[in-house]
Formats: sequence, structure tokens, C-alpha cells
Amino acid sequence: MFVKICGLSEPEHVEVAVEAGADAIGLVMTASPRRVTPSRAAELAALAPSHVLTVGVFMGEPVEEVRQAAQAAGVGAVQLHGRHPHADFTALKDLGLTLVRAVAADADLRTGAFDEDLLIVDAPRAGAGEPWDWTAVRGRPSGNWLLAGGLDPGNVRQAIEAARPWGVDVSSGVEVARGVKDSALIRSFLRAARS
Ligand SMILES: O=C(O)c1ccccc1NCC(=O)[C@H](O)[C@H](O)COP(=O)(O)O
Repeated sequence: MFVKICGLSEPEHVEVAVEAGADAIGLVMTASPRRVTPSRAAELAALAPSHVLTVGVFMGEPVEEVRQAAQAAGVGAVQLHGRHPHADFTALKDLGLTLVRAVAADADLRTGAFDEDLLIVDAPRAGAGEPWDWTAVRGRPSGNWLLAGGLDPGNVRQAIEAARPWGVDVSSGVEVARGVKDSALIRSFLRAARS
């Protein structure tokens, strides 16, 4: 089970996520209480070993802005969240980074349909910690895809059984307050997702 811990902003939490076995960490570079600047994202990304995918998360920014921020941060992947057109993914291909498309369940759920490498199927509101009907996507996405939206250490097993994803992605469910991550919750989430 591939696990992405998203919205990290403190070195301590990057270290905990890595040590607990996260496959990817998300650094939010769009409007959010979790937002980090490209230079802060670079500091955080530098703490992750090469086997952990560092993901810059964007939503609605022009593609040139995404390109510059991703390069400045030195991340290994770009996540375009929401209704980015196919052309945005095409325009970023030459960066040579892993491209991640994050959408709600009413979108095209074929991984690679927009030339992305990885798909995230999320709740309608990104990063809001809102559980949704995970059973609705069971068997629908193709290829490698992550389930997101309202997951936490207590419900992630049930969500995996409901949707049968290749991986999971969490943000609010490993926080003690909006935008404030918690080391114990990060560890519990990873244990529960892999149990
Ligand atoms: O986390 C945010 O604040 C955010 C803001 C705008 C676009 C995307 C954002 N997060 C992206 C993620 O990949 C989250 O992990 C995903 O939406 C799940 O969030 P949650 O329901 O809080 O676990």
C-alpha cells in the first residue's frame, strides 16, 4: 500500500513520515493553511531520502507559475489538484517529474488520461478532511491511484476495503488542528494503512 502524507510544513514531521515508512510527502504550494513557500518546500524536500517521492501540490495556478515553483523547490513530483486541463499536464512533461492528477470522483478516473503518472481520487473539497462514499469508486479507476479525502488512522482500513485503491493519501486526519500535523497520528496512520 503506497502512502502519501500531505501538507507537511515542519522538518520534524517530514522526518517522522520518512522514518515511519511514507512513500511520498506532499508540500502544499497553493492557497491553504498548509502552504509553504518554494524555499521552505526546498528545505523540507531535502530532508527526504531519494526513495521518498516529494510532491509539490498546486491548484489553479498558471502552468508557468507551477513550473517555476516546482523547480525552485526541487520536488520530484507535481500534483495538479482539481480541474486543470490536459494541456497543463502536457506543458509540464518536459520537467521530467512525476505528474499527479488529483480529482473528485465525477472526473475521468483513468490513470494516464491526462498523461499523468499517478491519479488521486479525492473528496470534492481538497484538504478539508471530509469523508465521502469511498465505495462509489471501487473498480472504477484504472492503473495506479490513491484514495484521499477524510481518511484518518481510525477509518483508513475500512476505506481501503471499500475502494480497493493502490495507495492512500492523508492530510487532515494526521493533524491535531487545521494545518498542525501530529507525529503520533502520522505513525498511527502508516501502521493502520499497512496492517
Ligand atoms: O491540503 C490542502 O490544504 C490542499 C489545498 C488545496 C489543494 C490541495 C490540498 N491538499 C491536497 C491533498 O493531496 C490532500 O492530502 C487531500 O486533499 C486529502 O486531504 P484530507 O481530506 O484533509 O485528508
